[in-house]
Amino acid sequence: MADFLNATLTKNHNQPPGPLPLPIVGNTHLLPKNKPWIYFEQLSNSLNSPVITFWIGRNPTVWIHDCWSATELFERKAAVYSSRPSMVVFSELTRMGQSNLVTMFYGDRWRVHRKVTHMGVGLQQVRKYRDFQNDESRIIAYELLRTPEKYVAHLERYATSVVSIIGFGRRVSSIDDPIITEVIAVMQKAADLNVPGKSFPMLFETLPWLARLPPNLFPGLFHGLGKRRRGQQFFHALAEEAHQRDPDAPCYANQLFEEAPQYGLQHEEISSLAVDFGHAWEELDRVVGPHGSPTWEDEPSLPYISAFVKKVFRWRSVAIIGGQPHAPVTDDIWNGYAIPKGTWIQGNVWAIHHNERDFPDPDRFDPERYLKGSPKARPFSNDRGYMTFGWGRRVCSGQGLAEQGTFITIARLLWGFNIRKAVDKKGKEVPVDIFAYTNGLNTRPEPFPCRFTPRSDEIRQAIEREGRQALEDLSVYDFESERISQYLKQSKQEA
Ligand code: HEM
Repeated sequence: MADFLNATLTKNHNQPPGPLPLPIVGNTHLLPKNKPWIYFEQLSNSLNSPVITFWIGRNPTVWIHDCWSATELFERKAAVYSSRPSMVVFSELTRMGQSNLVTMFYGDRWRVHRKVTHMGVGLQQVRKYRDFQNDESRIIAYELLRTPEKYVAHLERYATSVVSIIGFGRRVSSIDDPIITEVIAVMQKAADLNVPGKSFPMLFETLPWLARLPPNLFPGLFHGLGKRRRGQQFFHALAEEAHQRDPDAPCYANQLFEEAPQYGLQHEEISSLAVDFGHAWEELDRVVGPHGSPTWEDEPSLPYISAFVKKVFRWRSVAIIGGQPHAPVTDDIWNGYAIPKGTWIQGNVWAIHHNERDFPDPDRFDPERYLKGSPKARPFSNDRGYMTFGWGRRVCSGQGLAEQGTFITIARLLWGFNIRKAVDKKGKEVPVDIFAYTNGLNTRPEPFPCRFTPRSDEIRQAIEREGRQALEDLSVYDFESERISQYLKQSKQEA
């Protein structure tokens, strides 16, 4: 009780507004079972404050709901707001802590890891990956001709394969490769673990002492956490295998083994969906034509497609609460509010991108808002017009890779296909629920059927020709991995 009074009467009295916390549980009891970002958005609206405080147990957490406050805190005051808070579940229990860039506190160690990461996926570096990224994207279109109903699997294979080529020089060629489901399951588990909630395991965040109890008191609970750790060991083993196979191959694993020691790193550390395609097609047909798919060189002449891609990033962001929380390295005063050192501060990207003032009618998919000079455009606090990849010094290291890949893939699929809702046996269109997204920290749409049909015979031929050529070009990255086989065998035995 003394602790509660101390926290509420001293620390809380000039913090951003929020519901009155109870002893021990704070406000945790108010959290909904799913998608707390929607609840926080409503709370922010009802308190009429874009920045609010919500107590998770005895810890006040701060939630930001508009781009302007996010830019002021995370970008303009980046020297203060670039650390991570202590996180029981995602950092301590997963043992990622200070060995993983994502959860590392701000400081010299983080700087070294960030520098080393940028050797692999920095903005300049990723331009070198465009050839194989383009080829992998061509394979998506090629496969969609044959098995359009498996469109999700084709996109997952693409993403896994691009990262695997960068990291280990080995591509993932089949949608049935179990490594895809493995990687995605581990990521999904990690994403689930990190959603603030009042049930296990997030209850550890409210009552951190529970995490000190013997793990066998919570049967099954730590399974996913252990997997995360095992995932790290697995990636390290893959890197070693790539290095042993060909120490001169131009993959990131080799670059790390060569250059990381000079930074003092050890080997272990190295490890109502009415979308109007008419405008897009008009632009693609005029600029690109039917005989070959779009390239990055076409980008400056495709302003509508660029606006479309921005809209995708804005409309439904993957990292719905901006990934991991930031934390200030010192006590700070902002707009008269006290924000103590180490406070957990999270950008509610869902709410930022749905702020009615900045994006009127926010669930409408309207790329025109991103066209220069459009009367529909509204000011935003950064040039990109979205905050999908986070902020300031902690901004996503893979942003360049993700943005260029998303552009080329969207441009190609829009150019190549008529994408429509599926039809049922009676020929009626199957409705798509634009709010049916998963609950994890990285949200994705719940599976829904849809139709992909090539827009013309000429286009279909171009997709086939480019697909065959891409397969040939990418064959240099095709090889069996002993480490992957071992890993999958072990996973099967444990299942
Ligand atoms: C659409 C794809 C992606 C999205 C939406 C995304 C989003 C994010 C977000 C929101 C953050 C937290 C930023 C912050 O704290 O302010 C982050 C961090 C990070 N991302 Fe991504 N990311 C994506 C893809 C990637 C890829 C492909 C890579 C690597 C190849 C990557 C590597 C990282 C790393 C290393 C961090 C931690 C940076 C740090 O804490 O200093 N991401 N990402």
